[in-house]
Amino acid sequence: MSQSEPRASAPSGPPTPTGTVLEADSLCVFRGDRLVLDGVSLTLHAGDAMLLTGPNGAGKSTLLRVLAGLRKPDSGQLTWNGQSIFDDRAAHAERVAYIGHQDALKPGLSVSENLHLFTRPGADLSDALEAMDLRALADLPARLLSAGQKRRTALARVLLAQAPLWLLDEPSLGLDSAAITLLGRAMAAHRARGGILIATTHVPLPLDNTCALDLPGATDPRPFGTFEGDYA
Ligand SMILES: Nc1ncnc2c1ncn2[C@@H]1O[C@H](COP(=O)(O)OP(=O)(O)OP(=O)(O)O)[C@@H](O)[C@H]1O
Repeated sequence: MSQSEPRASAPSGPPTPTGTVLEADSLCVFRGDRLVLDGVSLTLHAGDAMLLTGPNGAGKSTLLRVLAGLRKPDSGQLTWNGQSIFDDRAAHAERVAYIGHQDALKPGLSVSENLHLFTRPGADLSDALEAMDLRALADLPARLLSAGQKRRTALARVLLAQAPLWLLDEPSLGLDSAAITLLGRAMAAHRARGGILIATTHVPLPLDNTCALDLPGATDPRPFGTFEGDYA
């Protein structure tokens, strides 16, 4: 992190309409011959945030990939404002900003060039650099970044996607405490605009008023979790 304190706000994007709703109903997913997700349901409205928790192998990343439209469930429904996301995967891809465990940066391109590839109309690359404290690294090739710096770059890419649905697989992986603060600001700003956020995590994240879905995993005799819309 640089010595100067980055600006408090994250880049703004278009507001998400208040009536927006993401719904999953009884999702089941096999990986190999193992039923990894068994009847997962959730309902999230504009401004909501959900934390996906559970032990290694419980299916958190699998669920995120299904929610991103990258993998079809073996059964169950997944809708955005009442319409199946699989009716128009391209439209769903436009509304999703997804980061997995891998930061998926092009090693030979600079931080700015990597971000430029993902900058959608209306997004400001300079604001995203500022929000993730990347200005000093903007011209550095991605191959020279540390793990935390790569993660910050991947998060800046999320900001630039201008997407109403953020799906973040362990977003704080490798981040120092200052960068986690920046992540918290970015997530709060996204929700304040009506964005929906779902994040997997093994550690506490700087998020208020979240709901949680705990996937117990195969060795746990409890049924898989169902979120019915009550906040803790
Ligand atoms: N390509 C694959 N083929 C078969 N099984 C797979 C495949 N990829 C993952 N799995 C299995 O699916 C299950 C769920 O994996 P997933 O990555 O969704 O778990 P997770 O909850 O995100 O775990 P972690 O906390 O370790 O990130 C695991 O048992 C894993 O072994």
